Amino acid sequence: MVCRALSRNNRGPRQRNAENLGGISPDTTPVSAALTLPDATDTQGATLRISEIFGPTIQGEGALIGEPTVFVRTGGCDYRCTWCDTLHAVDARFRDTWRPMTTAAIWAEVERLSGGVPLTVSLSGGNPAIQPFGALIALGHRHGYRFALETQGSIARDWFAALDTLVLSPKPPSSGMTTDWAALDACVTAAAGGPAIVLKVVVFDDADYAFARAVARRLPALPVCLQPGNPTPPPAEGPDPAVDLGASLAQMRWLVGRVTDDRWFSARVLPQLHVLLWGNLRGV
Ligand SMILES: C[S@@+](CC[C@H](N)C(=O)[O-])C[C@H]1O[C@@H](n2cnc3c(N)ncnc32)[C@H](O)[C@@H]1O
Ligand SMILES: Nc1nc2[nH]cc(C(=O)O)c2c(=O)[nH]1
Ligand code: SF4
Ligand SMILES: [Mg+2]
Repeated sequence: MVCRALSRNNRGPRQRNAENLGGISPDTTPVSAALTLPDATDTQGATLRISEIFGPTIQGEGALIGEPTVFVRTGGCDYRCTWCDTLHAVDARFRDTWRPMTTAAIWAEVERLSGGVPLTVSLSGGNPAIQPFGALIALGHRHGYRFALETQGSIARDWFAALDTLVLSPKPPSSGMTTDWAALDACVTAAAGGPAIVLKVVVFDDADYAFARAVARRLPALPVCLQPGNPTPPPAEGPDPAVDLGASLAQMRWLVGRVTDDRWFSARVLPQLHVLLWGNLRGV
């Protein structure tokens, strides 16, 4: 399902698309400087802005669906998707719930939750690419843990190359966001020769579907997962498990029809399994 498609010697310039970090200073090495810095050692003393750490649960989305996983969710995002299901880690109104944590403290919590048994750690957010994760990845690897990162592909980091899986989830028109294709390419380049790179595109409508096809044409070596949009994401204010599952499943049936009608047989259509199991509940 996942592929290690691109070679390390394909490196090029990195770009940032982080003009709006939602009032959050990136407190990390800028990408241009990171080109020359071994992040895993340079960020040992850094703190990361963490919204929540939870698990073990199963990965509910994309290429690693079903895999036991601990989630580390960062606070802050340079995007504001209209349908974001994780606003408590995006909206600056919830900043006071985000804690600065050292790499050592995050690692201690991951070890505690997993009982010291190695598993996949999913770095999500918000946009986890804002935070300096190189040291955590290096530390976890020494203990046999694997790391996946979920990002919209707007900010590239040199530590992407140390990941095991990079999930790039560029945002379709319904999100209200505009994809910076150079930044997305920079993410692929940053990860080249390292992790498996997979695409995960949320689809709500025909325009989103056309966008997903365009992304796949642009990055033909990468496996594509299509994810039906959840039309009833939780409100920003609190964890609300109420979800219109009927609407989500109808969305998925429509998407399966679209893919099969088109004979897009290399794409995989997957639900948000955790939403099917627990609705919009947080921390699962
Ligand atoms: C909350 S985001 C965090 C990581 C990163 N900011 C990103 O968007 O890739 C994790 C995943 O949830 C997806 N997602 C967010 N809201 C959704 C919704 N209402 N329906 C389906 N997927 C959604 C995103 O597209 C992304 O693939
Ligand atoms: N079980 C589960 N799977 C997920 N896959 C992506 C998630 C996310 O919010 O990034 C997520 C999440 O929050 N829970
Ligand atoms: S990029 Fe991800 S976390 Fe940020 S607003 Fe969009 S879905 Fe939410
Ligand atoms: Mg989620």
